[in-house]
Amino acid sequence: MSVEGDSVHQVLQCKREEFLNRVRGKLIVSCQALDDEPLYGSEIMAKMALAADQGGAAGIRANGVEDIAAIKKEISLPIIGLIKRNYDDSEVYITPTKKEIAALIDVGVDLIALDATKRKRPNGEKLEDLIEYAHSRGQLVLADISTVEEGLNAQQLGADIISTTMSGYTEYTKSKNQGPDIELVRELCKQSNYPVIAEGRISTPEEAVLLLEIGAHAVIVGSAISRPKLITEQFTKAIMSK
Ligand SMILES: CC(=O)N[C@H](C=O)[C@@H](O)[C@H](O)[C@H](O)COP(=O)(O)O
Repeated sequence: MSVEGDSVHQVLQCKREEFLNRVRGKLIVSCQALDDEPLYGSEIMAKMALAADQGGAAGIRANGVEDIAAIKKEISLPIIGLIKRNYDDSEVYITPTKKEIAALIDVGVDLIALDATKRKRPNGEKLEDLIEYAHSRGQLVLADISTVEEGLNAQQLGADIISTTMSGYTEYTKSKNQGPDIELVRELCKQSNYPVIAEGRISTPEEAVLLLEIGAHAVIVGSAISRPKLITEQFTKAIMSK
């Protein structure tokens, strides 16, 4: 490694340690609303992040440069940033290409979340190249995976942290769409020496505690906190089926 490469590596290591220390054993809240959701809008997401901050969250996961910029004005928690974008030639939609990575670097986030599943990416881009690109610009990468194999692969390719975000959302894990994927978290913690974040369909405080107890470094909760329409539906469905 060149002297320059060496110092980028050291900076990344420091940033990674700092992030991991801030969120260890804690809750990160995903504050996201897409343009077809009632709470869509960066001002609203900034207030959502403020509420999460006041409630004791240790970090925020957010989508899109407008939301991220607004959230950064409101609070100073570490931010995991992503950009959801659909391309015609791929099913990958979480920070799919270099273009979205560059936009996230420009707005400034602590960690870039990107799809690290084995699915083909848009424009034939490769996961390893995207990780390398982010690193070369001093940026950490959170690998959103759906299986143990993908987690280990992302680790090998140099991703900094792994999150179980995509379990239940890839064709080959679709059957696992009820509640958090506890087995995936358990296996990844056992097989990798990497920090694993538990994410996806965590809907109670008890589930969050359990996932931390089995080894997750932190938990990310989205819908159960920041999507009141879905939360309302759960109540109304339960009441209607009585
Ligand atoms: C699969 C996918 O696109 N997940 C997205 C990732 O950024 C978000 O829509 C989720 O809300 C987030 O992962 C948190 O999960 P949950 O909302 O289940 O607590």
